Amino acid sequence: MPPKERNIAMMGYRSVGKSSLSIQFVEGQFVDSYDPTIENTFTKVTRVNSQDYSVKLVDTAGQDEYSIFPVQYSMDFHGYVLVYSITSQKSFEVIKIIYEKLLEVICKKYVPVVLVGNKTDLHQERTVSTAEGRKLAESWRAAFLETSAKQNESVADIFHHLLMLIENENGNPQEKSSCIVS
Ligand SMILES: Nc1nc2c(ncn2[C@@H]2O[C@H](COP(=O)(O)OP(=O)(O)OP(=O)(O)O)[C@@H](O)[C@H]2O)c(=O)[nH]1
Repeated sequence: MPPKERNIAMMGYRSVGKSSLSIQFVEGQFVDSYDPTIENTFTKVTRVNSQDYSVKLVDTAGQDEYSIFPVQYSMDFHGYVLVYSITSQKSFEVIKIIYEKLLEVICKKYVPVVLVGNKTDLHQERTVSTAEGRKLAESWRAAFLETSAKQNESVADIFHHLLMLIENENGNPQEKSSCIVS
């Protein structure tokens, strides 16, 4: 069977580890330096349940509560990885706002999402509990994972979970929406 093509966007507040998770998944390494992203695209073929997927992973620039949702990420994407850091309450608040804006822009009540609490290796600095993260994901009907890009903890699981959620949606990418009110 040929690989199925899947477009996935990584979104979240600045410095939560979107690039580090992408690089860990695609290249299997952790680079301990901080270089703010404008936009990067990665591709990787991965196999889940005997099916190959060609994943196009778009690592977006960090967003904050004031950012307008970048409209280019609202169409032709099959699913989203929404990342916060377990050491940053601010990043947890921002991810809620990003999710609300995403739903608004795509005009749908449901979109395949994995909510990710990254940086679990920094457990002494934790300010967002696992229960809080799980509760938020449940309210979105999203999958939830806590990860460490640094220690390669549960990183591949993010993408495998998301590919499964997309499969349940029959792999329909988000279509261009006509209900944006400007
Ligand atoms: N300890 C620890 N540090 C991490 C982890 N993931 C990322 N970092 C660090 O956090 C900083 C930001 O990581 P990035 O991957 O650049 O974060 P980003 O979300 O892509 O940042 P923007 O491009 O600004 O949006 C870097 O110094 C990383 O090394 C992790 O799991 N554990």
